[in-house]
Amino acid sequence: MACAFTILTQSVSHDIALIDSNEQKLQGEMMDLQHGSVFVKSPKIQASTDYSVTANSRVCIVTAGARQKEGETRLDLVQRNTDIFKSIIPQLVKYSPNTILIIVSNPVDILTYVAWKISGLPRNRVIGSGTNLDSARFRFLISQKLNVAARSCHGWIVGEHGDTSIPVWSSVNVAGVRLMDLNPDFGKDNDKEKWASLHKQVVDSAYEVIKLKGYTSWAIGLSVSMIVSAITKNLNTLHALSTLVQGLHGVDEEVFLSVPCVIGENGITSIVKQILTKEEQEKLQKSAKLMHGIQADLKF
Ligand SMILES: NC(=O)C1=CN([C@@H]2O[C@H](COP(=O)(O)OP(=O)(O)OC[C@H]3O[C@@H](n4cnc5c(N)ncnc54)[C@H](O)[C@@H]3O)[C@@H](O)[C@H]2O)C=CC1
Ligand SMILES: CC(=O)C(=O)O
Repeated sequence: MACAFTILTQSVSHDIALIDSNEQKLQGEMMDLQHGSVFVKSPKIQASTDYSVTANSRVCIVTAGARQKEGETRLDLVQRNTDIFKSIIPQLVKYSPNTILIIVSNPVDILTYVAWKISGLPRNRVIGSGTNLDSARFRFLISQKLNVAARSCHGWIVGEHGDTSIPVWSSVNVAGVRLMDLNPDFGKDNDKEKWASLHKQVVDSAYEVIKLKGYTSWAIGLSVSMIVSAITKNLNTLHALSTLVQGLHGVDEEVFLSVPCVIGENGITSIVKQILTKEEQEKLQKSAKLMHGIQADLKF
């Protein structure tokens, strides 16, 4: 609902269709959104448990499924949500064969792989929301430390959306000034300025918000709306998105992880190969092995 609300209020699309297996909740959410129609530009808001309502969608956003309870990791959800994807993905593709799928449900990297396999769509049209959110959280935390707006603080988190995500310390800059050039210990354990704790806070973010309010919503809604806008407006902007990374940075496995991707009307059209340190590459390869091991046990 946070994705839908943001997409409507930011005028990214005025035509949305909601699907859920819980018919009562779905009707309630649809009516609540429709009642706000005079405050947004001529929206068309439909909802149904029947997937025909989604026919010819340019983008399908998948957020269905179980969410973490306090103390659960994203990876704990994998088989439950894979089972749900087995019924959802074929229906979406049946009614919108030219669509671009954006996967948000967790664990997002593995479920993007599952959606890619089940859908039969080309890799450029199956995209995980990935670490676009982690990177946004990182930039917010940098902004708090420097007292500079988050949009003017640049930095990338790549890899798994989750516990093994990787901050690319060399990419952190303000106005092109790399913080690493000012502080040789930047991001390291012995750093007196303790920048590494920001990455720990990013990893802990979802756990903390879930502990406080039960789920996370607004930031992922904003993140997804930006991704959709890049597609519908053919922006060719760069975002940290989950995509097939086999062959990149020494990753051998057929897995999805986040790297900087150029995204427009055809989905992901290219990947920017960052200059990663040996240690960062090894962390990415380790995440890939973790994803691959879990995928091997999945039934779908
Ligand atoms: N990638 C990311 O950054 C984020 C991912 N998430 C993930 O998104 C997922 C949803 O989270 P919430 O919206 O908080 O959960 P929620 O419980 O509010 O919503 C999930 C919805 O999925 C529906 N659903 C379940 N099975 C279905 C099926 N077979 N067909 C259609 N609908 C079905 C449920 O009825 C429910 O309305 C979780 O896996 C969560 O971990 C949430 C926030 C951020
Ligand atoms: C729930 C989740 O994946 C997040 O907010 O990061």
